[in-house]
Amino acid sequence: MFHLFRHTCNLAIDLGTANTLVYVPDRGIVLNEPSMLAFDIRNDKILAIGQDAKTMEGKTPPHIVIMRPMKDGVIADFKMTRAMLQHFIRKAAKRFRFLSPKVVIAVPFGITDVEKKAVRDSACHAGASKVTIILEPMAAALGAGLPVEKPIGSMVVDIGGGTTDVAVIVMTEIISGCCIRTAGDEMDGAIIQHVRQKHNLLIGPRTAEHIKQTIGCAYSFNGEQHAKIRGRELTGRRFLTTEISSEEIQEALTKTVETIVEAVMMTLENTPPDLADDIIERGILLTGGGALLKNLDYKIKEATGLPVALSDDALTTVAEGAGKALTTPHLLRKIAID
Ligand SMILES: Nc1ncnc2c1ncn2[C@@H]1O[C@H](COP(=O)(O)OP(=O)(O)OP(=O)(O)O)[C@@H](O)[C@H]1O
Repeated sequence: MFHLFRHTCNLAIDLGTANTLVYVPDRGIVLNEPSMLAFDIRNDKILAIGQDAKTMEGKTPPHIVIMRPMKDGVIADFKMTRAMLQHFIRKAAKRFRFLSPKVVIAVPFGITDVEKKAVRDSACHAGASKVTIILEPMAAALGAGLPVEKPIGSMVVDIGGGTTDVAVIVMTEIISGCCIRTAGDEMDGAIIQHVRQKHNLLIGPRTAEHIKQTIGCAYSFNGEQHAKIRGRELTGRRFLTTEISSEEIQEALTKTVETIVEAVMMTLENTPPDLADDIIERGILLTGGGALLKNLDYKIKEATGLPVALSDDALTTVAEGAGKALTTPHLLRKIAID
């Protein structure tokens, strides 16, 4: 009777630089793991992928390297990206005993043709019978329920780990937009830099990300918050604990926030007037994990003078949208990229 449970089913994947999510129709998101690998350079071997690799971050001996193969929104390491994608596809497919799934993959807006081919080949190698590639901002718009097929302009700002994609969409086309390599990772880098310079302390990306998510903000309304941080003295050998304030973090993140705001402003400037009119009326939708930085929506609202809304579940909107595309063939045909 085993064969009764084996059937061809399809998967939608949000291949993000920070997190990879896999969506299965009728089941929802079945896998959500960091886009990370642990690699042993002594014997050229992958030791762990996804969450298992993340738990090792910052805690490995020198010969084990924790890698983000899609750092900065581009495929920095083709071989590792392929291994990671194959692992996630096989993990999701095995869980549900799928045979040769059809796969829809959402990739960053700025992806090159060579990278697209690498993504396609990797998925085929992992057993996919057909691979369709769509762009993350289009998937985000779909996931958030924006009227992408209608002659109504919608604006999406997807702030991930490596990239921020800004797009104005109408009738399933991206009319104007840009992709910048400024997003959550850069915020973490700015925090590391700040703690180094102002507190003479060395902290890792894990600590920086934690600070960003707990007391980080783009604008402060209601008083300062504080957090304790531990790190190694830059000029010395001691491990110290110190306190850091939300105001300091806000200051450290100013440049990153301004760059994101500038990308939004630039896209608005390049948007045809009639579509701009729709956006003035309907506002801007923020999505992606980076959009969860406190009061970033306020900063964008302040700069543009437009209504700004944060999507309901910013970290899963792209995967949900890719899933919607997977289950709506006529729509998928329109938004698929070569
Ligand atoms: N509460 C939070 N506050 C601030 N940042 C957050 C929060 N939660 C998650 N993030 C950040 O969101 C980023 C990951 O977002 P997401 O998973 O949408 O990216 P991704 O899709 O993998 O990346 P990309 O779109 O660049 O391919 C990380 O930088 C993470 O630190």
